[in-house]
Amino acid sequence: MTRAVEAGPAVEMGPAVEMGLAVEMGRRVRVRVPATSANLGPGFDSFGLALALHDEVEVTVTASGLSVDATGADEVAQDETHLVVRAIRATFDLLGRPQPGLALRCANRIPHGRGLGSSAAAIVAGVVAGAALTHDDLGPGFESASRAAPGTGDAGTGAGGRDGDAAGEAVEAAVGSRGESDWMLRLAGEIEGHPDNVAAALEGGFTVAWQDPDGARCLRVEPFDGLRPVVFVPTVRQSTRESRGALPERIGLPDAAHTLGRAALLALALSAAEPAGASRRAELLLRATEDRLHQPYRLPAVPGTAELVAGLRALGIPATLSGSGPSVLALAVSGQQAATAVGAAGADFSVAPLTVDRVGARITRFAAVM
Ligand SMILES: Nc1ncnc2c1ncn2[C@@H]1O[C@H](COP(=O)(O)OP(=O)(O)OP(=O)(O)O)[C@@H](O)[C@H]1O
Ligand SMILES: N[C@@H](CCO)C(=O)O
Repeated sequence: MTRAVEAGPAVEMGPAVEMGLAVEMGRRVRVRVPATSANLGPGFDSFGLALALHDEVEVTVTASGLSVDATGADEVAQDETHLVVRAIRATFDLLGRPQPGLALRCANRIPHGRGLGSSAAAIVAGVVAGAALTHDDLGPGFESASRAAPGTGDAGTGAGGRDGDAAGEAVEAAVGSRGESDWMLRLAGEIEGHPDNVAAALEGGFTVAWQDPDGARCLRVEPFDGLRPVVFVPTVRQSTRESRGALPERIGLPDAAHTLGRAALLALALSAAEPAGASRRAELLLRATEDRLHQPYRLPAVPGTAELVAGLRALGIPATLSGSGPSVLALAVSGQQAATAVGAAGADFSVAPLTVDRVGARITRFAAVM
């Protein structure tokens, strides 16, 4: 159930660079990217899970200038420092294209600074949009997905159903399935600074990402069918940069060994290839989500979050800090356990029972000159 490159050895998939060729004015693309929860406890800077909560960005190439029209709760600068714009510009630079004018429309649904991968979603949206605006053919994953007529995908969310999503949306092109050497992952990982969220946002499902000397890589794992992630989002924010500042420079060997074993167990326990039933799965996940690398240093700064993680775990529900926090992620093994988790939260958290996004970033509308 794991997939790196389709078959055989890893193949370097670089971008098709067409130096100096201007992108046509009026070209437009719409991209949809999932929220992600990183780390999942012991998989610090490596594990990521894609969640069915999405940001959407529509990008139109114009003659000059920049306009950003954003809806959503969180305010961001609407100039060239906007993360989606930066990622589009970085993609054009990489592909050797002159910088055009851009008009963006953004529907921001992923809360910012809460540990749900909003920055990764913005970066992936920009890289995918930039790639789509410059190519009619994004490579093997794109070709096969785009040949399927819109709306013909499996709208279910069962294991292996990667052609559609829970909303029954017409997916024109899923961007995942592109292999562990994908240049989009490398570029997005470089902009974000760590590859865990961007890997899951691109590929969907559960991803194990790592850093090679030439950039980020990942392996996608199909999560077990009954997985019901629940996220608990507090009103307080915490920037990833600040939260990383709380971490020690060195970790002792016993803590490293403890976390290593839990991370390996977690990858197996989350996989659809592991046949365990729900109660055994919950037991394994509870042990597997223990970590000694980052949570012990981060949780004291967010006491409400620490209390909720402890309360959920005392109920036998595998709960962790989501990414760098301050949100909490519960990996419920069934709808029933998800309902128990929802009932455990106090008024300080907004609670979202979600499903896994098994598709990853996708192009939902792709038009040539309008
Ligand atoms: N849709 C977006 N458009 C533009 N900028 C964004 C968008 N989403 C996030 N950002 C930028 O990213 C910042 C949040 O990044 P940060 O890494 O601190 O949190 P996060 O990505 O939500 O959480 P985590 O990385 O822990 O999962 C925002 O303050 C904003 O500057
Ligand atoms: N792995 C990163 C995730 C940030 O979302 C961290 O824990 O800082």
